[in-house]
Amino acid sequence: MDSNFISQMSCICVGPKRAGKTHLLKALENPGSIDETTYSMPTNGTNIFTINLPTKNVNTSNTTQVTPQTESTMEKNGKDTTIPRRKSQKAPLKCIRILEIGGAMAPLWRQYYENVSKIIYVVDTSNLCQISAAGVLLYSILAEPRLQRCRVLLVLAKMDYAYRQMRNEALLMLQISKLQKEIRQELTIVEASAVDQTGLDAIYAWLQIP
Ligand SMILES: Nc1nc2c(ncn2[C@@H]2O[C@H](COP(=O)(O)OP(=O)(O)OP(=O)(O)O)[C@@H](O)[C@H]2O)c(=O)[nH]1
Repeated sequence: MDSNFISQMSCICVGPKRAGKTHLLKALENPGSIDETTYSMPTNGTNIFTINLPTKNVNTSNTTQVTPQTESTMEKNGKDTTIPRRKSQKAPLKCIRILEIGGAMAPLWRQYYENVSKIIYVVDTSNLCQISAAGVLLYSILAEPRLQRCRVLLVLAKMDYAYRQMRNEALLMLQISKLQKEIRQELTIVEASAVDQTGLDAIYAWLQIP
């Protein structure tokens, strides 16, 4: 096993159909690759994403700066936006592989729960019809005995949309306070957008937690 890989597929990404999983993981894999015109085909199966995690720079003022560690990223205008490694960065590049399981596969998600330590659950905050059902689906995942020791990241996705639900409204519709009283897992909530890259740093930081 490559020692630079934090884990081999112990992290899965699930969520309802068209919630924004593929878009989000593509954005994490290759920041800047997603904009308003990008389209992702529905995943009728699984996708594997290899995400390079940022290296942490701890400066003398005791603050932690997270720098996206990308391969050479070419913007549409052809300009190279690679962020150069700073000389002070000595930590080796860490990667994590994430298994995305399509929303259409929901009845089969449980087949992938073995040896999972982290779950990313993506909810579309712009889809009023789906959001309450997404809460019920999340509860059914977290009740799964094999997932009791998992860390869970709830991603409130598509936050760039003007007509999205705001964080508190979305959490209310998902019944998160009720859910948190009943579950054992540690739940982290992040607002994100694959398009304007909101929340990506917070997700990188969560992925780095052992
Ligand atoms: N504006 C905006 N649109 C998004 C964002 N994420 C996803 N979308 C749109 O939503 C569509 C569906 O996103 P996907 O990432 O394919 O959704 P998914 O959860 O992988 O869907 P399944 O494959 O059905 O499980 C995309 O084609 C985009 O049009 C986002 O952050 N902002």
